[in-house]
Amino acid sequence: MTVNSAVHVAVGVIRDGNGNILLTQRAKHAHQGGLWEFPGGKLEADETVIQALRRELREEVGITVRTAKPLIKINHRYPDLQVLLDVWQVFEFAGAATALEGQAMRWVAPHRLSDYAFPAANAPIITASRLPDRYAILEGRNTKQVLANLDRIIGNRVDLLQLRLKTLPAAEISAVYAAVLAKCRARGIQVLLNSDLTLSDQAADGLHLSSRALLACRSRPANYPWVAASCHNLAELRHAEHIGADFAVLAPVLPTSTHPAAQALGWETMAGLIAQVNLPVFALGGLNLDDMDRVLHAGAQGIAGISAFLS
Ligand SMILES: Nc1nc2c([nH]c(=O)n2[C@H]2C[C@H](O)[C@@H](COP(=O)(O)OP(=O)(O)OP(=O)(O)O)O2)c(=O)[nH]1
Ligand SMILES: [Mg+2]
Repeated sequence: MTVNSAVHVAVGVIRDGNGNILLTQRAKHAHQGGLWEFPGGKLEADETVIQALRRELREEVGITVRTAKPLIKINHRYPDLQVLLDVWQVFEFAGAATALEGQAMRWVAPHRLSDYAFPAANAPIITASRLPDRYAILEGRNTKQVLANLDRIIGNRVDLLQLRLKTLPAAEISAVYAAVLAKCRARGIQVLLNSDLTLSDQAADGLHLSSRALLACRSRPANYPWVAASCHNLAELRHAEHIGADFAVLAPVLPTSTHPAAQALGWETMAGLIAQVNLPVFALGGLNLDDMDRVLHAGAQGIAGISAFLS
């Protein structure tokens, strides 16, 4: 079966006011029966994805979609069926969710999603639904600047960041790390450590692999809640997917002053690359928060950046 014959499915990751996500259980005799799913269903002829999403969510759980944004697209081949899951996050809706087809239904906290059995295609959707749309890279030329940058990042409501510190003098790194971690822990911000950082303490929330470190990995580094990777091309994205990284950062999307020699991918190439992997991918390079909608519609998880979160 070719990709062109994939069944196109509109899927909704629906959030309530507390950030819980709506799950329903597939009918016993349906394809992938008995497993839990995000509500949704197949596009009908001449329907757009968003039209199908609205119709399916009305039919299955009785809600009217008000605001929805693309989250991730998954191409998955089951032994008996190839699917393209077109997943949207629904942030606002009217009506109270009701199981209109007699299916079991639950609101579940994102960190409890792994307690449920889903179809095999769903693993990256679950990861994407647990990730924010902003991933800050923390840098600075001295301790004072790193901590000032952290304050600005916090002001931009970021809750996931990578500590890179490539430009910080080595002697200042461990003290800065301790200060950043304390501040982030107090605010529920998760911190990933860049693989080039040498620190004796590794108490952070994850590891961010440079593209060189990524290519040296044969499997996912063990014992990290999050594993992320820097990528610049399809081979690196595929390798990140292959080792089971949770997400990738693809760069540079637009020209940047920090990397003037690097050839920018541009919007179309970026979208084309992201479409070829089942992995949440943040777009990095020359972007700012005003670009968010365009970034999401290009298939990305959101924006990664150094300066994007400093204004
Ligand atoms: N809705 C939904 N479908 C999923 C998920 N994961 C996954 O692999 N699928 C697959 C299972 C099915 O093969 C296909 C979705 O079809 P569906 O059974 O929901 O379609 P539908 O609502 O239009 O149902 P029907 O009219 O065919 O009864 O996508 C998921 O999280 N949600
Ligand atoms: Mg359905």
